[in-house]
Amino acid sequence: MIRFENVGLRYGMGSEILRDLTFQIEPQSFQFLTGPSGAGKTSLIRLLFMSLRPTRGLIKVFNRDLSVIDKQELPKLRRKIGVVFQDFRLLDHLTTYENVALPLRVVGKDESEYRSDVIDLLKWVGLGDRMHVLPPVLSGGEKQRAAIARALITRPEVLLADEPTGNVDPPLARRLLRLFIELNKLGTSVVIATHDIALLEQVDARRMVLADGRLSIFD
Ligand SMILES: Nc1ncnc2c1ncn2[C@@H]1O[C@H](COP(=O)(O)OP(=O)(O)OP(=O)(O)O)[C@@H](O)[C@H]1O
Repeated sequence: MIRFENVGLRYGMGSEILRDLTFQIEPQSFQFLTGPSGAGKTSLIRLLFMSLRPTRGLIKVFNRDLSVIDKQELPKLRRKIGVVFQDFRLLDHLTTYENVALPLRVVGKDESEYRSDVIDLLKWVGLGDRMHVLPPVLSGGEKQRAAIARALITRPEVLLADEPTGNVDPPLARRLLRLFIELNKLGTSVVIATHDIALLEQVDARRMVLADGRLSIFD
């Protein structure tokens, strides 16, 4: 569903930080993306989310070649992808509930259609009692869970998560990992960028390892 062929990325005039990346994210697959700090995990997540363009190479997302795609079409394609950024990107003037409901609101859904789904998901991620507060008063871990809930509420075909357990304690990290596994069983492809060795050891999943700009894949 996402295909990279000989993709390279450089920022400005610098040297390439990603080189000759060739891989596919298959439907219903589960993979970790790992590698040392600065190896380019976040950059690769941004390429997968189409918020960054490669310097060279081919990227096909849901069978569409990104180099020829009209800019106006990107939001529609992105709606099939849920993303959890490292910096959460919650809107501070909306409550936790409203942040999670936002992707449904922007596509014109009526609150009566989604209210109970949003509440259930918030409870699942342990934010049942934080629904009506604004993000600035949430802890780092709570913000992270709100960002995860927002990424999941649309039941995306692909979930991209950048260090989704970076701000939570180990029991909650295991719970979130179970949530990702459940989601994967329901059909979503999952890509989790992480340094967290303990997390990696809990699932026998494909590992995509970035080092020195190159990607090695261990199935
Ligand atoms: N917008 C940017 N402009 C210039 N250089 C950038 C930009 N974003 C990232 N870089 C550089 O690209 C390299 C890869 O960064 P990236 O954030 O993708 O790595 P990472 O593996 O996610 O790191 P970490 O695990 O520390 O979050 C780094 O050397 C970084 O300084």
